[in-house]
Amino acid sequence: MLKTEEKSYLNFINGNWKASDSGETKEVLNPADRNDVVGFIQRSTLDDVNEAVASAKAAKESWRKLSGNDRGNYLYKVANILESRLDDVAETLTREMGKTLPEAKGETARGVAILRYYAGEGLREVGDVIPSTDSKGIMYTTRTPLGVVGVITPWNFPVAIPIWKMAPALIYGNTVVIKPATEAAATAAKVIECFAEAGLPDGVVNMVTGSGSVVGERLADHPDVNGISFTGSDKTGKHIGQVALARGAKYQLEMGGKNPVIVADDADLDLAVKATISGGLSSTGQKCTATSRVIVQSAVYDTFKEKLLSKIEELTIGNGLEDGNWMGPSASESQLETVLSYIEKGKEEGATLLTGGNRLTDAAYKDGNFVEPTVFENVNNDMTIAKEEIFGPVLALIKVDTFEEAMKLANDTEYGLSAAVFTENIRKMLTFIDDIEVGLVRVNAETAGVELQAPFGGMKSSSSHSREQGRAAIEFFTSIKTVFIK
Ligand SMILES: NC(=O)C1=CN([C@@H]2O[C@H](COP(=O)(O)OP(=O)(O)OC[C@H]3O[C@@H](n4cnc5c(N)ncnc54)[C@H](OP(=O)(O)O)[C@@H]3O)[C@@H](O)[C@H]2O)C=CC1
Ligand SMILES: O=C(O)CCC(=O)C(=O)O
Repeated sequence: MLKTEEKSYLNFINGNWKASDSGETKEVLNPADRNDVVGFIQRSTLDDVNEAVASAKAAKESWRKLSGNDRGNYLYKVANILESRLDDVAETLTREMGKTLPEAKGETARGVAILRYYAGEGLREVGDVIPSTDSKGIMYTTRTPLGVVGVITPWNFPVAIPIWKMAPALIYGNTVVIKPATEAAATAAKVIECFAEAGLPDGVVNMVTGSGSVVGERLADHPDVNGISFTGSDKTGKHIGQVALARGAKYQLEMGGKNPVIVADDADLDLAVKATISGGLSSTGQKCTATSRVIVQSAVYDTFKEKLLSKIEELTIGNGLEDGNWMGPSASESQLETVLSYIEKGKEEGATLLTGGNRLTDAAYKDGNFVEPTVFENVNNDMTIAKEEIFGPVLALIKVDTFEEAMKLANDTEYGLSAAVFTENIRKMLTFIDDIEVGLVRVNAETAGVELQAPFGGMKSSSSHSREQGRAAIEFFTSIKTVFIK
């Protein structure tokens, strides 16, 4: 088995690696094997955050004044360093939060690609020339960075999400303080090591680890943090939004999903099954874009169900570092408990359990947070498992007679992140594209898996209605200045 070394990870403040003022660390355990200590991270204090923000504030003017090309060159260097360490970063990722090594390598490669995309952004246009009503006037827009940006990230994509927030923040001229999720802070620290070694000026990138309620909260309410970009739960996101709003800071929230797949009566069922499994169960269902509701027309329901269950039988579960395992553990004991409690709720509320539903406890699994891939049927939209984000490998099958009914149920949710339809019928595709209330509309493709050059974000309670990634990121990380010259 591959094994990365156990180590203590420090905070990164003003160009230096340093221990927290608290003198305390937190042990990070492998969710596939609790006897395996991945490392130790700092339990930081308010003073650590204040110091990091002060260093980001001190660095912001000179960073802003660099050309986009110069900032881009730093990002190219970070990308090259991360690429050269891809295996080590990916192994740490798998060991720390459990996703399989191929998934972790894919995510790290995606991080490299995101860095290169935003490095190139340093040479792209930033504004528009707008005709003035004054024939002697010149009017145009330009953009200015927010200043210091606080980045608060979750554990499910500990390489890609920090990078897809930090890279645009930096290229558009902001300085950054990141607080990664405790469950994945060692991986995040390895990413920050790449920024450190690329030689960015001191204070431009800072990382402080520790609990959300101390470090994250201070970042959200610190008067010198000009913008906050967050991904995580609905509850924490809305709280951070309110804290930022109360002091007039800009904020961007990416939160949960309850993403539906519609399988129409003319769908390619093999494709729909493959995409439902990949979208719903890969990464152990721990994606905000994961498929969780599978709405199937009655004409193809039985065939679809049979094919789905037979493919799920073939899935291999185990330590993601070992070859051949398709699905790893839940990322933490508490996440596993959450998933199991939703499964119990499903049973109590009258859904029929078709497969799975249990924690795995045999020898190979007993020291990890493993749960079986789980499928329910006879689910209706009033049940908790059809309403709340589970963040585990749990699918809810919902049978409907008509496509219209499927559309109605798909939209009957407080979330609006991603949705997929499987159909060969152009009219159904167009109805879906037009009427589905989500930010990511997928036709004959799984709900998860976004492309870095395209806007990413949701409607309703899934986001604060802004978009991340692609060129859309410029909208959050800059303010427009409208210039008139005469
Ligand atoms: N949309 C998505 O991609 C994600 C959704 N989730 C959903 O959230 C559920 C719970 O997961 P959880 O990890 O607790 O998610 P959280 O939203 O609590 O955590 C996300 C980030 O926010 C931080 N945080 C927590 N509380 C605060 C606070 N008061 N102020 C500022 N920052 C804070 C966390 O820190 P720390 O945890 O280190 O203390 C972490 O860095 C999951 O079951 C899933 O449903 C979770 C992760 C990602
Ligand atoms: O589906 C993806 O690739 C991205 C998912 C994501 O952003 C998330 O789970 O937070």
